[in-house]
Amino acid sequence: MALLGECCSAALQPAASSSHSSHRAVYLQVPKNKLIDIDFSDVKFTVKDGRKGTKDVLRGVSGRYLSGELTAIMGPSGAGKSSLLNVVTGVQVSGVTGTVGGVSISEAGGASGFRKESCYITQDDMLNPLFTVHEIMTMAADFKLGSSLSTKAKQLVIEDILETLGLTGTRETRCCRLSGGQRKRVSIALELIDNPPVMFLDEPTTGLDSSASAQVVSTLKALARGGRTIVCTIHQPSASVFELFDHVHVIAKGRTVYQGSALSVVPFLQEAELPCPKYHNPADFLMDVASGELGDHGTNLERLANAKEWRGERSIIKDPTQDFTDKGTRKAMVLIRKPTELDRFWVLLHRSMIQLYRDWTVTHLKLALHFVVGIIFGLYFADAGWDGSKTISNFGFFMCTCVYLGYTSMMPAVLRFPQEMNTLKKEQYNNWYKLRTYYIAFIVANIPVQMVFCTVFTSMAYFISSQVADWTRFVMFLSMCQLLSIMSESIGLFLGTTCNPVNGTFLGAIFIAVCMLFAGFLVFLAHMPTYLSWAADLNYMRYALEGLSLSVYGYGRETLECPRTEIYCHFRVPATLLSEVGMEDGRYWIDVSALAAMIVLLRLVSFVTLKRKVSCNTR
Ligand SMILES: Nc1ncnc2c1ncn2[C@@H]1O[C@H](COP(=O)(O)OP(=O)(O)OP(=O)(O)O)[C@@H](O)[C@H]1O
Repeated sequence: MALLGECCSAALQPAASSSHSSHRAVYLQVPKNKLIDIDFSDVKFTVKDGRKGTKDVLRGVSGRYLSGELTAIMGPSGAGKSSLLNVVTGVQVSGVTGTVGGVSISEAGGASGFRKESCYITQDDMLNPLFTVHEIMTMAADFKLGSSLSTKAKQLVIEDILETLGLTGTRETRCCRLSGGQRKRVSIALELIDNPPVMFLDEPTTGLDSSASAQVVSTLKALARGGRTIVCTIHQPSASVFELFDHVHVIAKGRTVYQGSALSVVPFLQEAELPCPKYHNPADFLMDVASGELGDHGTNLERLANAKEWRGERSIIKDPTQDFTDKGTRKAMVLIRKPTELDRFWVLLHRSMIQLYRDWTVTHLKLALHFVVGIIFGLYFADAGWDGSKTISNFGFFMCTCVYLGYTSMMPAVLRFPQEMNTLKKEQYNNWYKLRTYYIAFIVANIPVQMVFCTVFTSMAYFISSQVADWTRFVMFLSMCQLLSIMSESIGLFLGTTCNPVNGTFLGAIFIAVCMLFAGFLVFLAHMPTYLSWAADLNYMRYALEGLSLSVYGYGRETLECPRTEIYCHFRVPATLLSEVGMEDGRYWIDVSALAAMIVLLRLVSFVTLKRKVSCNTR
């Protein structure tokens, strides 16, 4: 159970006001027992560089970030800012030594005490473009607050956060239409829902103009005044933005060259005998010094930064109960019972369904294409279903169906997880849900859609090519197509979780070509060399082709019609085909079982590889 905070009427209460915003200044407060200071010392981070060499990215950095303060990690490009943030958040563990929160990083495996109480907002705003601001906020509230608050209370929390961050006007705007500054603020708003006491942000002002940057930073400062420990990396801020920071930690070449208040920078530089020129932005001058443009002062600055305390007075955190007591308002505490994974499953399922419905390239276009291609297949193999003289062509129809469904199911699946990887990593770090919940919801949402696509194509192709009009045989044929399609998708998902998208699509294409070779069409099973028969036994397309052939020609199918013009109709008796291609001993249920077993196995393996990929940066 987590404590959301003091609340009044809805769940929030007024606090500090922001000079940069005209909207009603209401900020979430962090309860006093949840205030967290972050201490770390002698943090070193070494990476492999080249074949045998190593590179020291962080060389014994120490620091203290206090609750109620907005801290900036600054430094020239490549200084190690993001690396420091990743180490402190616990995202980067391998190659790291030192202590965070008094605990050795290598012993604790990066799991510092505040890990579960913190959120990490990465540089790319991973907002789903298909949802409105209000929709993603509602989903985040469902993920984080579950049923511990009523829907109405959750809506009030959302409205208050949106108002606090100046986003009320964008409530119904889809995320793809938000401006850069609005996107940053929505990313912050999403994480504010469960009122985390620690917030890390990687370059929240990148890509913003000076006024949008000032707006974002002043919002962060106001949130910090609610008791949060807010730490962000930042590139060359303007003088007015720089002054908003309570604490500044400057890194150069992996070492601390300044740590203290923004206002102490000028005296610090004075003491280092590097006086900041009049009318010069101290932040710019500090960066010039740190990047070595004015000579190598790194060691001197490091010594001076550690020799004296440059930190300003600790910011006073307002007592959240005070305003209410003053106004005689009744105070209430909201205890947040974390939602169960089942609750989160329903939210994820709902999100996936809406996503599938709204992304017309995924659903509408595919549906139309399957419909049209199904008709083309049907017309191309017209009469092949009943005409005994076209039985081999009909066997070709089965093979083409396998290849078509194989490609169209596998290729989009290769890209599926890589496309969502960054969002997935962010939501995993911020404890929105467990990966297995996401994976199950993905499967449950996706398989029916895959089945609908397959049904549309198969129905068109089956009936237009005049296949046998027997419902049992049609259902057998359709089921085999469904299994083939789901199996192909499983292979695509596996490739997407093991290689990059370019290699994945390349390997997928080659894989289907090889499967086609051993499916029993180009070389019939009866003609295949025995030492290569194992390749056919492992080949899912072989089972699919056999299953399709058996559903149409097996199980005592009656003799086919042949046109009078045909003097000799070799495949008039359907069993002849099955016997010549080596499928006379085939059993439909064995093919179904083989495909089903392969699907289950691959889905399990894909989960393991997905898990590895999601956590690959964190160990
Ligand atoms: N996992 C890693 N493997 C190899 N090199 C790394 C790794 N992580 C960081 N580095 C190197 O460490 C240095 C510091 O990287 P970092 O991203 O922390 O810098 P930064 O200060 O955030 O830079 P920027 O402002 O340009 O984003 C860079 O030279 C980078 O190439």
